[in-house]
Amino acid sequence: MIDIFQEAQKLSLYLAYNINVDAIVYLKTEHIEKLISELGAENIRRRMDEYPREINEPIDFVARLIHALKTGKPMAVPLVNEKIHTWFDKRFKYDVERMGGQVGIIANLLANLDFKKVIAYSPVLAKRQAQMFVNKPNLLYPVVENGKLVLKKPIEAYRENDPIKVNRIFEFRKGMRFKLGNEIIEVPHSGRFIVASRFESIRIETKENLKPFLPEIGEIVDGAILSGYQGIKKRYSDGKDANYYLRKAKEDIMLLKRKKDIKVHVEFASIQDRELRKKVIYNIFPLADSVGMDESEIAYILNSLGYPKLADRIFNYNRIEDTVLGGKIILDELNLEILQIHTIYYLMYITHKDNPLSEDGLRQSLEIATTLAAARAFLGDIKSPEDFKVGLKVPYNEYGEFVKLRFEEAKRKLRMKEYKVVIIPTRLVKNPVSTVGLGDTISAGAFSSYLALLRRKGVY
Ligand SMILES: Nc1ncnc2c1ncn2[C@@H]1O[C@H](COP(=O)(O)OP(=O)(O)O)[C@@H](O)[C@H]1O
Ligand SMILES: O=P(O)(O)OC[C@H]1O[C@](O)(CO)[C@@H](O)[C@@H]1O
Ligand SMILES: [Mg+2]
Repeated sequence: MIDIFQEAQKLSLYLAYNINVDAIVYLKTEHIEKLISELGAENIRRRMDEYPREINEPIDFVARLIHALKTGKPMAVPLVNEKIHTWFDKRFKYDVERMGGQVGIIANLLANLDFKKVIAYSPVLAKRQAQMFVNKPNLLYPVVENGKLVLKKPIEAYRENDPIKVNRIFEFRKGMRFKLGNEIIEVPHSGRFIVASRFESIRIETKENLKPFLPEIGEIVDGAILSGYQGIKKRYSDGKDANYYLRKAKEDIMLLKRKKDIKVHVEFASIQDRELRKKVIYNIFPLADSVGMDESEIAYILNSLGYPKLADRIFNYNRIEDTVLGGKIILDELNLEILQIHTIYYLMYITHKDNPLSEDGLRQSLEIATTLAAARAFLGDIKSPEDFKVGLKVPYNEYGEFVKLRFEEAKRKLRMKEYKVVIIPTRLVKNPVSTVGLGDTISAGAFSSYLALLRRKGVY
């Protein structure tokens, strides 16, 4: 496995579009009890039933937070009312502020792992944000100077007046107990709840001056990881809308692939609005080679594709058989080369039978992914390739054998002839420093090692 990891390190990757500051709160029972007594258990329960899909007022936040705590699922909900920023800041002291966003997290990870070159792009780059990127020669931000593409360290490329986006992250831990009225809630898994800020001023796009250079960037790199589409809004005050930005996003992928047919991984993230979610799936997935997502996200996607019962089963029970079935549907309907699903207890790849990698190769790629996530969960951050070894010391979760058994059962029940499906149990850290970004870490490790293995086979 180490050899595949070393081959992955030789790769160069392009990343776009989202960076932000993650302001993290380590939730304590007292926080929750205070919120419940302030807003009233009955009111909260009622709002939980309504299942608000954006945060307009404090009770929307509390309702969705408690839903996440009750299910132990990773969730993200957009904050659309800028007036309640102060409500949050009065109630919570942020324990840590760190680099967030798929681009920010993956860029720092791959740069610290000594990948050959990481080109990280976001349409905004403020000074404070630039300072959060690791300062290493292999991590570069693309700018255009005198009509030419120049790759600079983020700290040499920031723009004074660019906005900063701060997301609030609520880290919760397995075993926390509290009362909502008469109901006793015990948190079943550790995870994070994201209050994602959505500002008009930050658009998910490649700025016009850089756009003509995307084919050149595609030529320099070996692959691209794209994410941030979840930040697109339905409508903007200047008349632009989601269709406009999705058309632009499609152009970007085609431009990146123009000179060299690089593989593109899309890291999916929660999109609460059903219409927007559907648009992102139907516009972007067919242009991607690989897509990554967590168990809440696969359920949301299947809902959009018209499989609500299967979606509910996956969300509520996380059964392997259902995830395989759902994964096959997504792979086929959106015509992907490979789909990667990360859940608390297992990681899964689904490809078509003709994928050039063997099942063993695919499994090794997932092993690299979970090892990196375990290292990050244990250390808080991955600072050098040496940290990979820390992940290797983390044992597989207690359901490891059960996962394998259920997978064998699923294989007997489901039609598998046209597919390659592999699954591994996760290496799960009992008391993670934080969990936000572990999925991004898994996807970066999985996709880069997948590319390295294709290269080894001589097919990429
Ligand atoms: N304590 C832990 N130790 C190791 N891996 C973990 C731990 N907690 C979660 N993970 C992994 O991280 C994944 C989280 O992915 P995801 O929800 O996409 O997070 P994010 O979007 O914040 O990166 C889980 O599916 C699981 O595989
Ligand atoms: O949807 P947004 O606002 O770009 O935020 C993405 C969020 O997902 C993460 O990248 C984790 O996957 C966080 O660091 C970040 O807050
Ligand atoms: Mg994720």
